[in-house]
Amino acid sequence: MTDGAFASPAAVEDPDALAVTEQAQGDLAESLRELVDACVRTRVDDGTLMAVAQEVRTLTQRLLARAQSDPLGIEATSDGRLRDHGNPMVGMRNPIAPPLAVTGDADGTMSASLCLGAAYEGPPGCVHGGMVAAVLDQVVGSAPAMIGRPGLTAYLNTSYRRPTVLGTEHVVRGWIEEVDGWKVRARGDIRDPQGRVTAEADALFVVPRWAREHLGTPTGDAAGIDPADTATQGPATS
Ligand SMILES: CCCCCCCC(=O)SCCNC(=O)CCNC(=O)[C@H](O)C(C)(C)COP(=O)(O)OP(=O)(O)OC[C@H]1O[C@@H](n2cnc3c(N)ncnc32)[C@H](O)[C@@H]1OP(=O)(O)O
Repeated sequence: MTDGAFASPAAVEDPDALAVTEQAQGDLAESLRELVDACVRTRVDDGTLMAVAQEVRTLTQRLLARAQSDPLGIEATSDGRLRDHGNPMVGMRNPIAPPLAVTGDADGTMSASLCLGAAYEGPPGCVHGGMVAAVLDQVVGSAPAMIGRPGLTAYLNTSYRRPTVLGTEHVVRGWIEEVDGWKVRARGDIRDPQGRVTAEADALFVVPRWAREHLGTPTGDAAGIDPADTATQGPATS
């Protein structure tokens, strides 16, 4: 099982110290997820709401005492992989990320479990449709990444078959349908505990022209591609 993250081209300087920092970053994000959930569901009195809002602003200032102005992008992590910790679906540092833990099977099928709370409500008791599409985008998109073709979503056609219920464990899957050079068509679905499809997606991921020359030699998990398998071989950069 792997999450398909590419290996970092440069060695991580002090992985042990970085692991401690990551633990603290992850813990902060997790505590904020709990705060967001509490913010949505609380029924405390107005005075308490105002007092807590003031306390939260104070905490925000503490964090901004030292902060970068740019978004996070992709960073090397303590395990020597490249990860996007700010990603709103999988980002360990992002409190609005569920976060999804996407893993790949030997056959290339990517999967993640999904159980969302009140902060993601669309129709009463159900996950917002935009969130459903975003989850599918991420999990289905990780299948091309797994074979060294981390493309951007050119299209994502989502069909909503039945409500995706809040507070219920679902399974999200993504797999490749067809590889055409730098274009990968992939599909995926979300299933409820009874195995019923709640939503499914058909998507195209395209490695942008500007990125192709950097992906000529995939590293990390992507290096597991069989060079003889022409279906997963990118064409010459054009
Ligand atoms: C682990 C990682 C998981 C990641 C999952 C999440 C991914 C995301 O959410 S990405 C964010 C959302 N997507 C975007 O912002 C993408 C915006 N669009 C773009 O950047 C570009 O249009 C992009 C990259 C799709 C293609 O641009 P570019 O690299 O210049 O190539 P371009 O020449 O236009 O197209 C390349 C090929 O794709 C085809 N193509 C492009 N768009 C489409 C489309 N919408 N439908 C069908 N085919 C398309 C073209 O026809 C062309 O085909 P061919 O090579 O056979 O002639």
